[in-house]
Amino acid sequence: MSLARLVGDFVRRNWRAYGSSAVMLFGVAACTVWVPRKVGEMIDGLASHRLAGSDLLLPLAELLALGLAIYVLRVGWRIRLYSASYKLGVELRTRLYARLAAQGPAFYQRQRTGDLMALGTNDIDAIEQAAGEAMLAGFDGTLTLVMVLAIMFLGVDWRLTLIALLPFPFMALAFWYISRHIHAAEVDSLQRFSKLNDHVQESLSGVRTLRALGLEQRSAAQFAELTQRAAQASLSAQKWEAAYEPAVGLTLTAASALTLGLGGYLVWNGQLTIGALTSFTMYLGQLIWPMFAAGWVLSLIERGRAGLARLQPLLDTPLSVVDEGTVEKVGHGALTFSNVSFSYGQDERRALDDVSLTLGPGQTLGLVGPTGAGKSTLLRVLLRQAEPQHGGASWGGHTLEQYRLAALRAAIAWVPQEPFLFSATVAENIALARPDATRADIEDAAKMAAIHDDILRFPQGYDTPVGERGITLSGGQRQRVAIARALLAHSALLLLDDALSAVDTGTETRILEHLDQLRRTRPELSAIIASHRLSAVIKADLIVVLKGGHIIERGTHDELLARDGWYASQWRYQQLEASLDAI
Ligand SMILES: Nc1ncnc2c1ncn2[C@@H]1O[C@H](COP(=O)(O)OP(=O)(O)OP(=O)(O)O)[C@@H](O)[C@H]1O
Repeated sequence: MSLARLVGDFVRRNWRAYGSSAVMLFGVAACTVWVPRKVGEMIDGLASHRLAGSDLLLPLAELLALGLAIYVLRVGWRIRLYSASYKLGVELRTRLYARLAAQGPAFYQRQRTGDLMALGTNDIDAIEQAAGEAMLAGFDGTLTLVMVLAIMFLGVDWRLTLIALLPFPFMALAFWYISRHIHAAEVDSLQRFSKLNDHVQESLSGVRTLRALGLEQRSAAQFAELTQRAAQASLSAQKWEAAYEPAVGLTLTAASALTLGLGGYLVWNGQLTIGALTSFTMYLGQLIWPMFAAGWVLSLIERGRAGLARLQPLLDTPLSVVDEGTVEKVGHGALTFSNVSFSYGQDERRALDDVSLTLGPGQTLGLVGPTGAGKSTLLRVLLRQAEPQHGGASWGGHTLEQYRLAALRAAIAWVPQEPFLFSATVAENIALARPDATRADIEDAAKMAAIHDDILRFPQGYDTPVGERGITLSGGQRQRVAIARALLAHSALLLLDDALSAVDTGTETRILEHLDQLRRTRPELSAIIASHRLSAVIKADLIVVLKGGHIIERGTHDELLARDGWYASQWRYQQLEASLDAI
């Protein structure tokens, strides 16, 4: 969509605000062009001694009233228009956020976070300004230009007007030349600021790694270089704008010189009064604003166009997962993967290759296998973060696609290996999926996840802020807070994706025992535990060994030990490692 269509559509939907602004602006322009006329009349009155003493009071009061009216109308229409145009920014940001929230991992693999942040701020600001300030200045400037020229031509002297307009074609030429460069400079400037944003975002996220590797100075030098380039790009756009402004001054000086030349001659000949010449030069001065506005509007529009050109592809990127299901609740029943194959990119090898398995309601599945085997990918298929190219999955009598996405995801409590804690208290983080949970519910979940005692030792207990602006939790503590969060969610299926990798074996055993107890009180609760540590899955009803995206072994712990394959040798290795650790 072009900027003109986007803004046009917005103006149509907000026609009241734009319409009333236009009416007020018309009033401003009418009052503005009246002022020089009044001044001219007063000067002629004074020169001819018609106006003297108290006779001056009325025209002076009229002049002041005009000035006051211009002021009030100007403030009014600006506020009205700004309060409409900011809505476009809100609309675009909401659309962008909804789009981003609906995208899957494949999309985020291609997009850089800093760039997305720049799009949501700088680029949308630029579009909003094109619909606000640019409209404001453009409309105001055009109306003033038309009215001033009309009154100069028809109301003062047409010969003077034609002479005064002589330098303007050169001005138009300069405007056309400069406009060609501003667009490129604005695109460049937005892109460079986006790169700068990206660098800041990534450096701050990885600040500890940079510090540990002693790379702070290198990162600071990169930052300085990117800032320099961004500033240069922005300077380049400003240089083109700056080249325009003196051209306005030059044009008006030339126009004034020509006007005074011819005007002086006409006054001397008695064909023009001195008051009319004064008001004409005042009108000429009133053309400064429309001409400056033209340059300003141009740069705002070019910036808006550049912002939209960057934003549009993002809004148009098809969703990797389509939410068209209608079933509102996941029913009780088996979970089945049938011949599921998935690869992340078209040319990439399959992360899952013809995977089929069934998990009965209330059962636990153990997913094991070497690193990169496809365990997390299988869980992503279940969460519908990844859509298989072949085969599919069903649960509780429906395919996954038949469920509304939110309903499916609400039925699953997922704990990733590196869970995210929001900038909130521990209690709020645990109660994320159930904000109405009582403190007792939260503590029960924390006890089951074996994190309760740790939390009591935090400075403010459950009210201790964590996340980016709070205390730093260890990897194992973060994982256990996330497990507590998942348990409190009361979902039908618990997905632990290597979620115990950072806790010691003793704590892991305690958590697994608590889960066993929980399943005795909630027999319908199913679980999938993906783990490198086989001790986490020995009690599972079914253990599946994935390797290179294929299922290479399946069975219970005892059955797999009896087969003497990958699982059995891995088990022996891990047992040996555990006994060496114990020595
Ligand atoms: N977003 C992604 N884009 C491209 N390839 C990916 C992506 N995520 C995973 N892969 C690749 O898919 C394959 C399976 O990865 P997956 O994360 O499912 O393995 P895993 O068994 O969970 O590994 P780990 O035990 O190390 O967590 C790997 O080769 C991995 O490099």
